[in-house]
Amino acid sequence: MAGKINLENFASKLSAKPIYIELYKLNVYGVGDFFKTHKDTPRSDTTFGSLIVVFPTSHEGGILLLRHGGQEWSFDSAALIKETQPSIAYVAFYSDVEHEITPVTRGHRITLTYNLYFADVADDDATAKPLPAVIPAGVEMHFNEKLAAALADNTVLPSGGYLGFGLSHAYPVSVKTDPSKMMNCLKGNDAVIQRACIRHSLQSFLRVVYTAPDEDENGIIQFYLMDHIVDWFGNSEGESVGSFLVSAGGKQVDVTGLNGLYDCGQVEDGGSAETLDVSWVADLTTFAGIETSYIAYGNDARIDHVGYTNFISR
Ligand SMILES: O=C(O)CCC(=O)C(=O)O
Ligand SMILES: [Fe+2]
Repeated sequence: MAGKINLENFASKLSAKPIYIELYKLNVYGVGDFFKTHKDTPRSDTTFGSLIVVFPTSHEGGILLLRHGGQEWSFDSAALIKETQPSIAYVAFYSDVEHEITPVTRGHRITLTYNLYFADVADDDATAKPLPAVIPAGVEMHFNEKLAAALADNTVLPSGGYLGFGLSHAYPVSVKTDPSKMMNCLKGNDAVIQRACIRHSLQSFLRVVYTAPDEDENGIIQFYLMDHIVDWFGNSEGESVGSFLVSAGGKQVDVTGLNGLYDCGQVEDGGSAETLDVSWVADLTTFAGIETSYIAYGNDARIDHVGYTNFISR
């Protein structure tokens, strides 16, 4: 019996975000071959993941183990292929998912790997639809309800303000990356938040949070919110990190999270920098960037965190 899917019945719309895929390589594993733990290298700002297609050659072992955010999944292509022959197995995952292939114990495991890219990130388009979430629709609905309740409650940010969310995923970043374009490439939970904001007509933006020792060198770390990735080569005058960030448009901000190392309340009043008040809903996360030669921040300890903020006006 044929059934029709009515899109309006789904919280998570099956709206296709244009992507393109690029064949990257062929892997052949014999008995004893494995692939040690790694993350795939993003090829550009628009890379968001990898697709692996496993050929229907009989084998055992060669299990793909995937890890992200403290969780682990296994993908046993050998077992899947055995179930219904002849068949191929395939799996796709985000670029910041760590993975490995356990040793093949019988036969040959042959795979094609593809790079996945967003296709529609036009230079002037910061409003393209976010990627559909790979998370249960129930989670998205729950988040939407909570956000709607917070917005309806006038005791939450009574005179408006900023809500901040630490990102759940890492994204490829270089000094040339424009955070407003990264908005088109949000993944998983990050995209859920973005969709909810669009639904509730909340303005949302990505901001980079930099850390800097304060001017008095008394061990206090200060945080600066920037709308762009800072090019440290611009600091030819040798200014302190804090004043360089302020002169580049940075706003001092307080944060929560970061392993509890830095709690709110460290921002001093009356400083020269304008202080922005952000209510962190999801703690700021350490920006576990994907280290590649493409990424300029790899060895710059100051580019630490990317936060996601939404402005609520009352
Ligand atoms: O062969 C596989 O299943 C995965 C290979 C892989 O992780 C890679 O080529 O980066
Ligand atoms: Fe890989």
